[in-house]
Amino acid sequence: MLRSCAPRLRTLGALRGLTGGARPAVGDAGPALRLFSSEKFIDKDRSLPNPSWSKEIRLLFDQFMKKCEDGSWKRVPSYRYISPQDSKPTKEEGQMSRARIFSRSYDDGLGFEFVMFHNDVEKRTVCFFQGGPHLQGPSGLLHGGALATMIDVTGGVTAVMTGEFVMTANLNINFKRPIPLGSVIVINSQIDKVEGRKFFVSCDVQSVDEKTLYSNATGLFISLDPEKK
Ligand SMILES: CCCCCCCCCC(=O)SCCNC(=O)CCNC(=O)[C@H](O)C(C)(C)COP(=O)(O)OP(=O)(O)OC[C@H]1O[C@@H](n2cnc3c(N)ncnc32)[C@H](O)[C@@H]1OP(=O)(O)O
Repeated sequence: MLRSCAPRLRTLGALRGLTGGARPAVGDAGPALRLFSSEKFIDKDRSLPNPSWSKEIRLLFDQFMKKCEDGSWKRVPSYRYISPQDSKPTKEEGQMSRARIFSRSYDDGLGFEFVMFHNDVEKRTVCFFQGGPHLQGPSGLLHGGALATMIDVTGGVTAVMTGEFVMTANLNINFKRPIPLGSVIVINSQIDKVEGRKFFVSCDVQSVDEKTLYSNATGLFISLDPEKK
């Protein structure tokens, strides 16, 4: 039951690319590993707990994994690298051969630690995010660009999970309260409206206890015109 989302994910080059090549079953909490066809290296699903995760984010992860059991929620896998078959047809050389997905580019605990869960019926995504020390902006606080990245990715996933390959056309973010570096925050994203190829998404960013609204945002994601793809 938890695997019901996997076929759709496999059809989405976009999701594979932006998550780095989703192959495993969604909702499977096992240590999913991915061996690239070139067999040069193994990529692992980075939305699973690692030793840098605080108790707080682990607890949230466990709570939502339970919600996945009846199929209403699905964990969204996430990778560091785009798999070779989803990469550009040109041969990548030099620096570009080491390209990483930005939101998964840091080593464990230093940058973006997050896991997302998606609810298909409600067309919404919840992201639990713990920003590491390399995401500092003002002293002791999370950089606004790091938060913008997470809002972009969470909103993008919400749109992509409808089955379309989207790109971000517009993001509008209100930064309302500073976020302590290393704290766990909750990003809720939902689709407000779909007009043709346009997906209008809204997000709010809160503390785990929901007492602090750190930020809210709206985004426009556009699925690629088949003629222009
Ligand atoms: C993990 C799984 C994946 C999810 C994570 C994703 C997170 C990361 C996402 C990214 O980082 S994507 C990279 C950053 N974004 C870009 O680089 C996008 C650059 N822009 C483009 O490539 C094109 O502008 C775009 C594909 C977004 C739209 O080009 P199109 O040629 O398909 O759009 P077109 O000009 O035909 O306009 C289609 C409609 O959208 C409207 N539109 C386009 N851009 C707009 C805009 N910026 N603001 C408001 N409306 C806009 C446009 O007016 C029109 O409205 P109508 O249909 O009502 O006439």
